[in-house]
Amino acid sequence: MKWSALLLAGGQSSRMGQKKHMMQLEGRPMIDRQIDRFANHCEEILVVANDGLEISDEHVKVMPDIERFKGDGPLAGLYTGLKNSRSDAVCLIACDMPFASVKMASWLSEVLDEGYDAVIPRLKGRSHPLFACYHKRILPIVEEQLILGKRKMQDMIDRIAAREVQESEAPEWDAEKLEWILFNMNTPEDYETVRRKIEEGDIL
Ligand SMILES: Nc1nc2c(ncn2[C@@H]2O[C@H](COP(=O)(O)OP(=O)(O)OP(=O)(O)O)[C@@H](O)[C@H]2O)c(=O)[nH]1
Repeated sequence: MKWSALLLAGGQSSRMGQKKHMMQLEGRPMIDRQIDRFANHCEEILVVANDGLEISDEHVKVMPDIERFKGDGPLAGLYTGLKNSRSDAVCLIACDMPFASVKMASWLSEVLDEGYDAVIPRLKGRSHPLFACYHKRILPIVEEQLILGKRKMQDMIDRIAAREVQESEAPEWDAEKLEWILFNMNTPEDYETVRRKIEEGDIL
């Protein structure tokens, strides 16, 4: 199934103390690095950010959360992206997941093609809805949840035909690699961990 990459770059970054998507990794802002990783591997790239971010690349669409749900968390970003996507499926990618893998996104989209509303990786008993594929048909449910003030991703996921993929199903990644792929950066310590890992050589 054709899919769009939907990069989430809203939020407060309060634990980091600075905008995560603008922090430098490999000599450029994280958001640019994410765009480079996914460019040419998907239908289009959508970035949902609320800080006036501008990206001068005609293949990248940057937009703020839809006004009505502005700042309502990742679910608002998913809503905005799904509404603006030209594909039937999006792969949601939090901008603070520096090792989010294109290959894994493609694999998730293939599983989605089996007829699910969403495909969400699960590792060591924890779901990772911020690196997961979603079908556009869930839009009315996402909207309803936001209207009800139910901002938790999991509450929305409980209402759709979501398929959780277990680590044992992942075709080419062992648990250690998956941990890196699903690693998200929240604090300055996490940032240092990521920088060290990149210096050692990309894991993927
Ligand atoms: N579009 C959009 N993205 C969001 C919003 N809130 C969080 N995100 C994104 O969702 C991902 C996970 O965010 P969190 O780490 O939970 O929240 P955060 O605001 O970035 O950081 P904290 O303030 O430290 O919790 C990140 O990629 C954020 O950029 C929002 O209201 N709108």
